[in-house]
Amino acid sequence: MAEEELARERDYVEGLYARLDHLRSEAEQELAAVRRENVGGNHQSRSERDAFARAYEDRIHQLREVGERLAFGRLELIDPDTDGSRLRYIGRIGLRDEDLEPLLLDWRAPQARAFYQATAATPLGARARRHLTTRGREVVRIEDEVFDSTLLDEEGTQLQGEGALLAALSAQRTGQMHDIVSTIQAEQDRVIRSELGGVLVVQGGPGTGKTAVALHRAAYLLYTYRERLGSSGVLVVGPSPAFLQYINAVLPSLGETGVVLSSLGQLYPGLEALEEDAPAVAALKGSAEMAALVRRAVRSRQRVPEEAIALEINGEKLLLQPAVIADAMAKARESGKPYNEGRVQFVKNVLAQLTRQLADQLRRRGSTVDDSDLAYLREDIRTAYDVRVALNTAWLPLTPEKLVEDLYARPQWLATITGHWSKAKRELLSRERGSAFTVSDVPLLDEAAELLGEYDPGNAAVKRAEKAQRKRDLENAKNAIRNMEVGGLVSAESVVAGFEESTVRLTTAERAASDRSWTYGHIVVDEAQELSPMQWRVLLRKSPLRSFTIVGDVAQASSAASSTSWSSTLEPLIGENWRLEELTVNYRTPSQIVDAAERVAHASGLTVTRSRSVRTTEWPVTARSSDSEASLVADAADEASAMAAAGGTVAVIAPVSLIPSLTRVLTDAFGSGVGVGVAGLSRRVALLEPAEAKGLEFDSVVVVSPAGIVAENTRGASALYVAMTRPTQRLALLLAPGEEPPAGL
Ligand SMILES: Nc1ncnc2c1ncn2[C@@H]1O[C@H](COP(=O)(O)OP(=O)(O)OP(=O)(O)O)[C@@H](O)[C@H]1O
Repeated sequence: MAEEELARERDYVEGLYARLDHLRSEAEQELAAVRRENVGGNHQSRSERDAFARAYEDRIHQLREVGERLAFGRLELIDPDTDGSRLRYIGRIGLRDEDLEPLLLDWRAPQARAFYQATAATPLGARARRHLTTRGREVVRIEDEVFDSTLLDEEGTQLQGEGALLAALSAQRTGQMHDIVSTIQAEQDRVIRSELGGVLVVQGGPGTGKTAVALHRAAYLLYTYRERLGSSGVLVVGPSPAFLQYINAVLPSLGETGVVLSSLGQLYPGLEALEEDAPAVAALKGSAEMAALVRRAVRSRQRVPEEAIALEINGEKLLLQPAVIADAMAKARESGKPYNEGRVQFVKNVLAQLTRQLADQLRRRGSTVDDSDLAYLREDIRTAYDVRVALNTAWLPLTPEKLVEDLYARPQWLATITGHWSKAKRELLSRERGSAFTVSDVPLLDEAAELLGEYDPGNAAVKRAEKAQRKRDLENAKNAIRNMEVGGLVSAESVVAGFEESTVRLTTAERAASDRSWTYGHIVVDEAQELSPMQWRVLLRKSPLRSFTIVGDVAQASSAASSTSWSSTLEPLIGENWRLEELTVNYRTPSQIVDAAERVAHASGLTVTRSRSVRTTEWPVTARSSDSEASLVADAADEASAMAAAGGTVAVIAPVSLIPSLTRVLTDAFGSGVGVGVAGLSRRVALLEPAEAKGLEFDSVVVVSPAGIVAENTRGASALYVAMTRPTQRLALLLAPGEEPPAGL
């Protein structure tokens, strides 16, 4: 019977692949036909043809990419009319036969929901669920669950497709995260399919799939709200470049390439900040009071002189009175425009006043000055050296970089705008001119850019006009698509990309990533507990509609600027307008390691979100001491070698102070097989500081000197908790000479 069923599924899946191959060759032929068409017609029809060609290319690419695991599930649905059964297959993409009957449902389609969420208690119209495990194109295993209420499990919770899930969880890691479409669990699916609007916070302990869920949610939202999000884009923010490298294959493997991935250091276009400030400096720069400081800094760059300024214009002498400047400033500010754009108005106001003054002066001396002369006078005044100096002294055009750099490098000016700040506090900001901007400078630059506006206000107008034109083009393209009845094959964005004359055709994602003022349709924030109030302000500006998925674990917060509770973080920013979902099952870490990590966390007073681990492995958590400082690093290398020999990826997580000596010893042992920091993700052995390990996972982990990690980090207990919860199989602790094992172990 089981063999017959297996054979039946093999046939079905073979049929699906045949259909996939057929569709691909059909798309290839269409593409060839479009390319063959004579290049004629007007610019727009040529562009449309280009856009279709690109759409076919994308479709071919998508059909080729599907490759493995095209189909992974089957639902047996109760037919309400006959009480018989209907079968629905679930896969990575949707496929229909020639008569447009569904052969395979996209995992994100509404009808696929029961595959992930049905239980014996709430079968959602399903009689049974089947998981298909495939190798290449062949089904090698099937696993059935029947929704029979007499078989309800006692806790009311159960794992779906346990065999397939455990196989996925025990597989060796590669340094890159994979998609989990075939084994998404019910509590995760609820989060993934939660509605688009509003702020959704997903809290869960380490390994509960927060990152996986956040990325699948991005793919789900793009599928379900394709039209809305296609033109505004989705932004995924992660803590570091290493983390982005770890997750960057997931969305493309789900067929989604239109998402902007950004680390916190990359949120200001044109800057790739990698350096971190010292914890106290980062905490100050991240605090909400910096927003007010930047505002005061900008304001203080508008200065009314105390005395009248003597000007010489083509030999004529004029006095520029402080009151004229003050009045021109007040009128310019009334417009509410950003600083640099307001300056244009200010200059106009002053020039108008000086022109009147000069004309009166000339008339008093008997010259006739009529209206046609005024324009010449104004031009003389505008280009006069004295006038330019006076205008710049009163209101200098500023870039965000110059403003922020001045804050750090001009202590006397800083003192004038920081009021009650102590000298020690001001000194935290002090830095030499020309130093590289850090990750915590990014929100200050963005804040400054928001207040300053475009440095070249003429450019701002051009950009606004371009944006308006693009919006009109998108509307036209949508209408064209509707008229031509090719919806689903080609997107309005790709048609619009075809309209553009420029040789560089940017996708929505590329456009969004290079435009600081871009507002996204949805923002996903991972490891969100790490964000400072200033970083939140940047993200809120990028989503005026407040459509967010925020995932994280407050117990893993590591920096002084990060949050310890969601309500204290979010309430000052968005009030109570957010909803919370919790994930409770740990899919990464075996139970003996979870228990050890939670005991150590509790013993140090850290409140952690308890999670239930789905598996155990045979390796106990070990802790051994080294005899001397020198042998500590050598022992770490031995431990890493033993783990690497057992197969899979290995991470050595150590206090920052030990990284140089460990680098030497590990390089001797593994040569190019070891990588420090981000580089380690693609090697057999990665050597990481605790902060770099955030969000990552490895088959085996060696934690060197837990006490050193606690001592060196601002939130030491959290840093150790993060380090101990990275492994999927084995954990070893190495203690420095004289170091006690962590309390609670
Ligand atoms: N339903 C699932 N099926 C298969 N694998 C899963 C599932 N859920 C999570 N995983 C796997 O569990 C591991 C941990 O997931 P993830 O990194 O998303 O957890 P996290 O909650 O973000 O952890 P942390 O807080 O430590 O960053 C990953 O390897 C992920 O692929």
